[in-house]
Amino acid sequence: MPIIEVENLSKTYPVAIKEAGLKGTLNHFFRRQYRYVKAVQNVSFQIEAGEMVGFLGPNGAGKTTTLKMLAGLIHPSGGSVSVASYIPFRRQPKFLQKISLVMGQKQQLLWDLPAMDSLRINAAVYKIPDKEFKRRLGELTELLSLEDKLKQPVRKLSLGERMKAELLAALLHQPQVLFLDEPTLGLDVNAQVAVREFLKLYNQHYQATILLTSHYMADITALCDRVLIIHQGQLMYDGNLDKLLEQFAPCSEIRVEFAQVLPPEQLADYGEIEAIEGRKARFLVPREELTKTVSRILAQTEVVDLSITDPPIEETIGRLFNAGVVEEK
Ligand SMILES: Nc1ncnc2c1ncn2[C@@H]1O[C@H](COP(=O)(O)OP(=O)(O)OP(=O)(O)O)[C@@H](O)[C@H]1O
Repeated sequence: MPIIEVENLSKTYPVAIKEAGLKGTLNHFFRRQYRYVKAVQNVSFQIEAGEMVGFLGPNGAGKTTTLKMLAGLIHPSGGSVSVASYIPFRRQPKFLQKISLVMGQKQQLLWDLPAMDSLRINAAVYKIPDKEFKRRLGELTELLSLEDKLKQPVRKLSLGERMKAELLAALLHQPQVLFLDEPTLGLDVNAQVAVREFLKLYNQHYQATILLTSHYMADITALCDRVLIIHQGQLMYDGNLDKLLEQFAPCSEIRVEFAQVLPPEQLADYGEIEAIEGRKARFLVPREELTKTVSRILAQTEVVDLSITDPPIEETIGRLFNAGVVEEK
């Protein structure tokens, strides 16, 4: 049975319209008018226990709103949602024991106090016995390489250390389901890798279910086989990331540095030319012809250097948005 079940989930936010000036202010008080933002529209998906799923979409697509509904922070306008067999917006204590929501741009640790103090508060809130608290703390501190960092005020930690301490605080009660909204936001490359590695270990170690949003595609490719893609509140894709790339990135790019300048007519024979700069050229070649084309180039020309790259995933996803609704269930 899936641990997360979402069916026709929708959220519409009413936004009060306020015009400028005194008349606008008076109208705002006495005849308030609203416009309605359809942030999430009829979204349905299921996630099995232990899965790690990427949740992608451009700014304002509805990712955070969906996560907030899954975590029970906001009430859906329509549809149904169940997480670990609980209805999230009822916020039952047993449900709260099973989940955690971490938002990269918000923090729960108290700024002027050492993280350890906030961790003790969390332990009390979640009624974790002292011995168990120490055991979990030791385990997570080691996994996150946070030794020596928990006793200094949070404001003195680097951004990466703070994010790791936030994760520790969010995981102390050993949630089965983790909702992560941009957990690597603003971190440098090393810290991003550290957080990613930790999430992978945590998922394997505790069989936790993780739904993760990130604008860094490297997070998604490193962690998630499956992605959900949302655009303008609607689910456009639910399936394997590799299949998505095959479908929407049918070409790979070959970059070649030849020993001498070759005529464009000869180069055009190898693929769609993207650019020619002296002895260097870039071509787009359909994936299924890649091996054949590379062999031909190597057999027919003298090559100094050759490399093959896939187009950036962001570009591929942009193509998906232009193509319209695609589903792979
Ligand atoms: N409290 C709110 N009141 C009114 N509108 C809101 C509210 N929260 C979000 N919205 C609107 O709902 C839509 C979806 O927002 P949401 O924050 O869920 O998107 P997102 O995919 O998380 O975006 P981002 O990647 O920028 O964080 C946006 O149009 C946003 O302006």
